[in-house]
Amino acid sequence: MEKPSRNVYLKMKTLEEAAALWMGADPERRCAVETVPTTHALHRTTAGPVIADRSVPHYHGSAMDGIAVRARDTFGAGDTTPIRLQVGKTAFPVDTGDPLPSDTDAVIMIEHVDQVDESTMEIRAAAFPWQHVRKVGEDIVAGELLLPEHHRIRPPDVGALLAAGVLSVSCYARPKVWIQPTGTELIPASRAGEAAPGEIVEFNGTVLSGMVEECGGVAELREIIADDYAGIREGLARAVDSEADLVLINAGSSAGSEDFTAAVVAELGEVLVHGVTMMPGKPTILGIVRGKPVVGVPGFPVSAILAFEQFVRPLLYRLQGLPCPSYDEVDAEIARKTPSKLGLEEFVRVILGRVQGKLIAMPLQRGAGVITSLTRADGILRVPQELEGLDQGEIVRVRLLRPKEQLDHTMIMIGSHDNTIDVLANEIKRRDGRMQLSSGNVGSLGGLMAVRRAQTHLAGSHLLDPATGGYNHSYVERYLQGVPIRLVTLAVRQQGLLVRRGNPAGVRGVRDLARPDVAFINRQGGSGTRILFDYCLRKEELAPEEIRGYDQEEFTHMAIAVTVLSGRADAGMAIFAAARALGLDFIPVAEERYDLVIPESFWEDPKMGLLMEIITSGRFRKMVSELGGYDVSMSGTLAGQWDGKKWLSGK
Ligand SMILES: Nc1nc2c(c(=O)[nH]1)N[C@H]1C(S)=C(S)[C@@H](COP(=O)(O)OP(=O)(O)OC[C@H]3O[C@@H](n4cnc5c(N)ncnc54)[C@H](O)[C@@H]3O)O[C@H]1N2
Ligand code: MOO
Repeated sequence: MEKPSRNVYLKMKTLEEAAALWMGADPERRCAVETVPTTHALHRTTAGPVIADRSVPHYHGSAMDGIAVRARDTFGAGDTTPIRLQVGKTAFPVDTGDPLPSDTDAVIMIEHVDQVDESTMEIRAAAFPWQHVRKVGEDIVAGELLLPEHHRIRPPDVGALLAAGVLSVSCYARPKVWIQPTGTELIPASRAGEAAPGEIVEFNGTVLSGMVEECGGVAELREIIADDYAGIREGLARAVDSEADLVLINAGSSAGSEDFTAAVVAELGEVLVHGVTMMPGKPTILGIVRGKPVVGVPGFPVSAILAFEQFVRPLLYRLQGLPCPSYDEVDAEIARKTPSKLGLEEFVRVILGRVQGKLIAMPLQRGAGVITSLTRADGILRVPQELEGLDQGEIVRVRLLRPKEQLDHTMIMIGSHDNTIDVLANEIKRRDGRMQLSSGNVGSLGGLMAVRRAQTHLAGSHLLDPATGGYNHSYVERYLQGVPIRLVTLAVRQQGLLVRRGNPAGVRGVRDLARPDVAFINRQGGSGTRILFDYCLRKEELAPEEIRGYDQEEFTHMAIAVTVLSGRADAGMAIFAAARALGLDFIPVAEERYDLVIPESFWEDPKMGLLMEIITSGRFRKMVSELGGYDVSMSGTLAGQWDGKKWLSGK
């Protein structure tokens, strides 16, 4: 077959259709059966019924320390009619587990026996037949069913098998999964530290291997193959001819000029599905090649993981004869309007927490390449394909990515992101392993709105009032009428001018930006940094027109740093961390106060107590100082207490 040109997935299937085709292709598909020593059978699945070889116990044994007797020799014993027994004739000392001497049928506990002399025992109660005796077969009778077919073996099961003399078990082999990363741009994870521009570290393979192991399979992660039709075809042929039960080809699944997976599967076998109306995960390929299931897993990491969960996980369980375990779910209120594409079922990663009795789901970044949208998420919700999105406040079903108990120990903090939040999150976890700070970046104003709607435990805000030069107070007055809160300063952070190392343009401050030989790069209108910069200009009595590049905008601190590093601008305003990340020089020009906005209702919560303990600790201050670009002398101080109408303190 000719090297195909671009391939287009013409007939997308819904998740249900795709799953039905995929799982319906061979409902009886199982791994090979192998004999496993019982001592190594934990978590394996039985391939047939397991029958006891021996009875347990296989002899009558004492269940107590005491004396073995014939019950009938003890009949009539009572408080006023004690009976004496002779050691070696009518009484035989036994310990728990000892076989009963022949012709005895009961045991009397040592506590209920009086030793009269060396050879005489006295009892004051009769023993009934088989009292304190573990009889033959009491637990297991030889020939009985110990474990049914398709049973996943747990630790007590291993105990029962060994006790019953079953030394090996017929189990399904663990599914072997061949994982084939493809992509000319990929470099092996072992070289992760050296990736040059255009090179991507291969990590999906390791992620997928971990997921295979979690489902009871054995992953074989292969070396990267370049985007080359013949190479991928050869790789797939080797994979399906190997012992693998299932083949995953990562990337090359979509419509790019070098996306060959679907064409190769079609040439060597049959494509059941190419394109599923899910997002991320849309270009997923499901096929059968030489009798083996093959999945073309999309290249973007979140797409790869979701495609695995939908199609690989159920098959791995089936191969072991097991039902696919369902995920835990909860109902939560979605904190933000969440638009979604009609015709695609979207998987939105969210953080979750209980705020004033309601479970709140706050959507995180949605890009399929954003792996941290999964590492930071507490759950995933699905926007059905027939909807154009979800409205803020709707109740939605969310699949949990953490244990349910965690929800009560999660603090939600949304608003403007700042690096000190990372320090805070780390300290919280260190101090109390059950606790967690889940943070979402929606900007300062977004944080205030979430406080107003009782959708967050606290918010982080650094809103400058250009009229006064003060921080946050006037915004609280404007947006939090009727909502009592406290403002606690987390840190004061420096904003400054980023210039190339050595400051070749000789910029010493905002004044110098008016020099005709200096090119500036600005932040977008509405951003906190832009408001601050305009404020600085006014203080210097400079007009925007005097700044060359004032109308050139970037959207993040890092984008400003990149623009300066590349030489497209000589200076831009951003935080110190952005300068440090790219090795730029930093000229401090202004300080902004970053406050926590804490609803009064949360102030008395023990979680808040822990938070305050951390913020006021020397350790926290030291760690934040070491980040560079922060002043921590105000950390933990009350910047204001607002009762919903007026300031009780702090203004
Ligand atoms: N014109 C169109 N382009 C794309 C479409 C489309 O419909 N039309 N779909 C997009 C969607 S949705 C997805 S998802 C991706 C799927 O891409 P591929 O499966 O073809 O994968 P690549 O393009 O080769 O890689 C995507 C991305 O992922 C990185 N990658 C790949 N393998 C790995 C790995 N093993 N470890 C880490 N990262 C990996 C790769 O470098 C790329 O950055 O296509 C869209 N395009
Ligand atoms: O469907 Mo793709 O998998 O969104 O990124």
